[in-house]
Amino acid sequence: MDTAANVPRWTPSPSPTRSLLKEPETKANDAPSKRKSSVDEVELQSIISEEDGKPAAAGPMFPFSTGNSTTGPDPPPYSSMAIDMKEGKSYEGGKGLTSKGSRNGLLLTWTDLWVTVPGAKNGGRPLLQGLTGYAEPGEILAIMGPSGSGKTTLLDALAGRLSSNTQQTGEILINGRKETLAFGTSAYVTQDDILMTTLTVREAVHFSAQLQLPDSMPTSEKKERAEITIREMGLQGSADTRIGGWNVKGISGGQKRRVSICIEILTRPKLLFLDEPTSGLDSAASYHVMSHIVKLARQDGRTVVASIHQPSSEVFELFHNLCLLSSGKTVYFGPVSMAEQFFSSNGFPCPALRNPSDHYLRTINADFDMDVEQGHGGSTEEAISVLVKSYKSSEISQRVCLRAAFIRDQKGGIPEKKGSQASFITQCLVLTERSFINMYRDLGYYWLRLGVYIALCLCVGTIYYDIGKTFGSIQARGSMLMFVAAFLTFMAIGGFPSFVEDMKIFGRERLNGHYGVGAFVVGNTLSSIPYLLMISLIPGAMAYYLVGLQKGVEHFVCFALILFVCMMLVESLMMIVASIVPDFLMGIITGAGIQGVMMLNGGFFRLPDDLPNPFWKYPMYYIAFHKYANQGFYKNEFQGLTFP
Ligand SMILES: Nc1ncnc2c1ncn2[C@@H]1O[C@H](COP(=O)(O)OP(=O)(O)OP(=O)(O)O)[C@@H](O)[C@H]1O
Repeated sequence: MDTAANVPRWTPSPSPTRSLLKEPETKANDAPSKRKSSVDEVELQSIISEEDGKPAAAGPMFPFSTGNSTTGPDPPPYSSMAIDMKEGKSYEGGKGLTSKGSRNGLLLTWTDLWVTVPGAKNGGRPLLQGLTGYAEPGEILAIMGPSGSGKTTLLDALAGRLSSNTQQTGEILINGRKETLAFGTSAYVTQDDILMTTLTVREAVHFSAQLQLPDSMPTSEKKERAEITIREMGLQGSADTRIGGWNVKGISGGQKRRVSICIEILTRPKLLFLDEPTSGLDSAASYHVMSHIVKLARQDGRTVVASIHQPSSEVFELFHNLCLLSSGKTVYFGPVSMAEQFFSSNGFPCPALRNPSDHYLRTINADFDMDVEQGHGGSTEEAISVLVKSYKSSEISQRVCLRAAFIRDQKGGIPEKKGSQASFITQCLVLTERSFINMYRDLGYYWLRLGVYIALCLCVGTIYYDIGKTFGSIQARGSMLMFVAAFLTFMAIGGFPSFVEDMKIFGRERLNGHYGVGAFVVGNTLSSIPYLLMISLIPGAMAYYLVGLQKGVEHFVCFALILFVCMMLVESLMMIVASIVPDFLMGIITGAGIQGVMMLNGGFFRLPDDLPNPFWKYPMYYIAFHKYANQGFYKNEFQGLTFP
């Protein structure tokens, strides 16, 4: 158990960085492995010099000095664990897993990476401050740090997904090239689980498999891949449970997390970004999920970069490299197994029986800084400053720079799209089916609206009941038709929450390269046709025949068609609004505002000839779709009708 006494005291070493930089002492009784490592390092040095064509860093390469570690025997020397510059890598991380050395992943390097939010004060607010690092095939890089330290920002920067209000400088290279990663080269599991809530786990994964896996793969194989991945993520027990959302309880948060991962690893992406993959999972589930991801990295040679909050010690041991951030600065970047040594040599040894990752995070978390009050001899801010400085001037930082530079020079192939996916036609068909099921199961999409439309049309039908052919019925017919064109289409905003959910899922899947805009538009449009036809026909017929509009099936068909086209148009308009304003309330207000202006210009409230020029007549009258709906309705109703 942790007690106050176990909390590490910060007793600054006389020169924390010196212990990392001093020359190794070659003693006669050094362990053979240590002596061997020195030889390795000399070889390594020459490899770097030869390969890079650049002078090697000053001083010989050497293992970490154990410094004032109190945590047991020396860890293996850095070089013997971590470095084989020529062949790639041979890290010993990843407990019990062996690399097959395959090269299916991408080499990712970033040098002097700064991300800033521009502002008037001091040139803006830096979110990331001069980070350098790399991620290699066959390995997992864990990004850790206190909340708000910049983990997601780093992942976003590496994945090319930074938000537009930030500025980025520095170099990010993929396979040694300046490539943009977005759209299908990599997969990114975001912190939020954006899933289709109406589908079951199995349906969600199967649809995703059909969308992402190439047409050349037989359907049975796609199904098998989906089933295997479901089992790998431990979801077989809940495979037939709906995912669920705010209105319907479905699977748990941890299970949703696993579904998100499941969908993104279906294609075995070359580069996988995971933002908090284990949040919401219990320790056993975390271990199983992470060990499958480690397997994906090591057996298939994929590159994995994961931000992680609170790994258990077993999960922590699965990682290869650790990037520890504090306020956007690197506290440590290097092999997981060397982190303990780094902390220890700087005066922060990990107490016995404490999970090392907890210890690192506790040491650098200044949000709840109680050290001063507890009399620990120094604040967390000071501890962070010592560690950041120590890392910057350390041997390991130089090695990271060298490694990044070496990888940078290894020009690999241009990154291909990850799955090189299903054809456009397949994507359209799958999206149509998926969207149709979603619309069918989501009460808010059309069913609620259908109920409201029926109620409204009953009201219209009874208010204008059996309208007759009096002089007054001319104006009444006009008003009734205008109301149908305006209000029934206006009600499309009722489906806005569902549109926003759709757009979020589309945004995630498009960025991950599952499909493009064209397939989404086709799928969404085709799947909505039956519902919109139903809405136009059932409530439309009730209003039409109760009011007693012009007789003849052709007139009713024309009426229903105009209503259908109007609804399609407004649905599309609301989808555009949902993509621009992805917030329920703001979106509904914006959509209602646009429709209000169009209604006003539809030629009913003010006759077209009386509309003031410019703007209201040209172009607004011609843009307002109500104009065309009203014209169509009026022609259909009044042509051929005689009034006494
Ligand atoms: N686009 C942005 N504009 C302004 N500030 C931002 C932006 N993106 C991130 N930040 C700020 O940068 C800091 C780091 O955010 P980030 O999401 O990267 O932290 P994190 O380490 O992932 O945190 P957590 O573990 O809580 O998810 C936060 O203070 C956040 O408010």
